[in-house]
Amino acid sequence: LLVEVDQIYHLACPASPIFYKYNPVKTIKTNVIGTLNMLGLAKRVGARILLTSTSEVYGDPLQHPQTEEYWGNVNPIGVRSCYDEGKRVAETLMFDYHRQHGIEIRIARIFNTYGPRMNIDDGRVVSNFIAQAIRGESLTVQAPGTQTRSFCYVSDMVDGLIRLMEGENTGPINIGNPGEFTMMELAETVKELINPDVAVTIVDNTPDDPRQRKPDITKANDLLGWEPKVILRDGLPLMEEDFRQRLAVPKNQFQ
Ligand SMILES: O=C(O)[C@H]1O[C@H](OP(=O)(O)OP(=O)(O)OC[C@H]2O[C@@H](n3ccc(=O)[nH]c3=O)[C@H](O)[C@@H]2O)[C@H](O)[C@@H](O)[C@@H]1O
Repeated sequence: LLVEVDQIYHLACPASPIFYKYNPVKTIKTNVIGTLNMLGLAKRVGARILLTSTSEVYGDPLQHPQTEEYWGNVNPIGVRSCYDEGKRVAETLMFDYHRQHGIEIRIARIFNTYGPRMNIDDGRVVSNFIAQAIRGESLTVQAPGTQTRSFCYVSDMVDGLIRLMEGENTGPINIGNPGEFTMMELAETVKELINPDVAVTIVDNTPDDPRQRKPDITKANDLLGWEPKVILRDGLPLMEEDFRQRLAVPKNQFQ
């Protein structure tokens, strides 16, 4: 890649479970070969490189909330492993290049992010529920519905990533919103805010779905002066507005 750059944001990788499971070999190639290529570029041009890692490195966590010191509980041979283990080896490569070649690295562990301009058919939970509510379809809560996630609005995430890149800490640093919700609570909130008439249906889940997830963001707070500003109830309507435009369903059509 014939570019001369000072900073590399390495974000490449399918991030929706349905997409990374659709082509696990390409997913792990992106995480291993793609990361090696980007580290090679960083080495050649002397650039600082930031990897967007993931809360999935903690697997189905036995520590709650998750701090960066926790090593995780990850299945190495499951259907999610191309992503979870892929991101774990990407982190290893980053630190090996740092220690062996002195590359300047930054690692963010991103917790579930949402916002306008997401692919409508992305398959992740927030975009699914919003699209379903707008279309007047049932919200598909995967069993048991008590599993939790912590959702970060995209502008907060971008701010955190830029602060990490510009700062002096290698990380890994959790970037996420500690507000924690069960999937049933998320469905009820989307229903209340977007379309009170839709039903909530329990459907089958997929293997190895993490049962709980919430970032400890003490490090991001202390080292980057960062904390999220947009709570879920404020972020969901912003995403709704964008989805309504793209789906061409104005507010009130079903209500
Ligand atoms: O952002 C993260 O930290 C990571 O989380 C995601 O994985 P996951 O949290 O499982 O993402 P979703 O597919 O949005 O699922 C979240 C929860 O919602 C549930 N879900 C999903 C879709 C749906 O229609 N209904 C539903 O109840 C799932 O069972 C799961 O418990 C992806 O692995 C990555 O995008 C990312 O690195």
